[in-house]
Amino acid sequence: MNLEPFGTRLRRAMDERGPLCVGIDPHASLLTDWGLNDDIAGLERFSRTVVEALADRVAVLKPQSAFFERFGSRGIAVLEKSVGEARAAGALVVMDAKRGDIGSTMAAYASAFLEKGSPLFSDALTVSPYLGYGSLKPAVELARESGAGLFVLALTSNPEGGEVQHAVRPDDAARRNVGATMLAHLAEENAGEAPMGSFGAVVGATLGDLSSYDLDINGPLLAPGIGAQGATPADLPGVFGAVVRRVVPNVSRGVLRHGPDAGALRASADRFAEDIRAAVAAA
Ligand SMILES: O=C(O)c1cc(=O)[nH]c(=O)n1[C@@H]1O[C@H](COP(=O)(O)O)[C@@H](O)[C@H]1O
Repeated sequence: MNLEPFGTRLRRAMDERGPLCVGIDPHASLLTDWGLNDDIAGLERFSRTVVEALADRVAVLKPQSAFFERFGSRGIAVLEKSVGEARAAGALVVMDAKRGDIGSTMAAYASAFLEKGSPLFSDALTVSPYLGYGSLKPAVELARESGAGLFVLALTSNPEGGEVQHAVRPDDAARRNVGATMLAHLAEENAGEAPMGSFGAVVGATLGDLSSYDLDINGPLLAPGIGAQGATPADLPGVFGAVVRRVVPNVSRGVLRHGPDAGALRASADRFAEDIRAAVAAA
């Protein structure tokens, strides 16, 4: 059966469950804090605990591939299982692998994560456009075909991002910076889609006033940075203004630090979800 477009599925999940995305980021330090070994059994237990605690209540789970890749093929097997279990329990899965390469290689990354039937098939994938937005074309095309989505790094949450993303090309007549150019590409990709398109931008919740950018891409905005990186749900309206209802705020360590108790993980996610709901409602 063909999947509905990711933008449609995500909008529904956000409306039904609230927009919170919780990251599955099994940092070595978190494994230790949870009383687990920094090994494959610890990774498996950590990931299963998060999925079992949260996949039936949050709109999105976002496994961070790096923490699984660290363990080689057995780590990837745990990732594969977690993606399947999270999706089966009703969460959308955004694979945070931040892939980006020349177009012909990008096609292989797209096939790994966005081709229906692939072992790591995910509802969406984070991608880096810094080999040029056009290099992502094979991923855009396959995502459309599969009912999947992309989140393209536009304005990232880390302080170093500006060096690339704020650069202005001398030959760009509009004098837009690189981040704004990525947003413009995404707006084109999503044009005419309802209730919203499947091609999202990553825009950090840590970035303060972004009113000089046109964030209205008719697609979702994945907003990491809440919790451990210092942003709060109350910051969202100030950062995102009129498009705050299309924001998918991500919290990883801010929730995960409450484990391993499933009830405590759920309570933390519920608190973030409620604070986000209140902030968005008041906007
Ligand atoms: O694409 C991402 O998810 C991402 C983009 C970005 O600009 N900043 C950012 O922190 N992330 C990811 O979001 C998660 C944030 O984790 P916490 O800081 O623990 O909430 C990590 O998995 C990061 O890799």
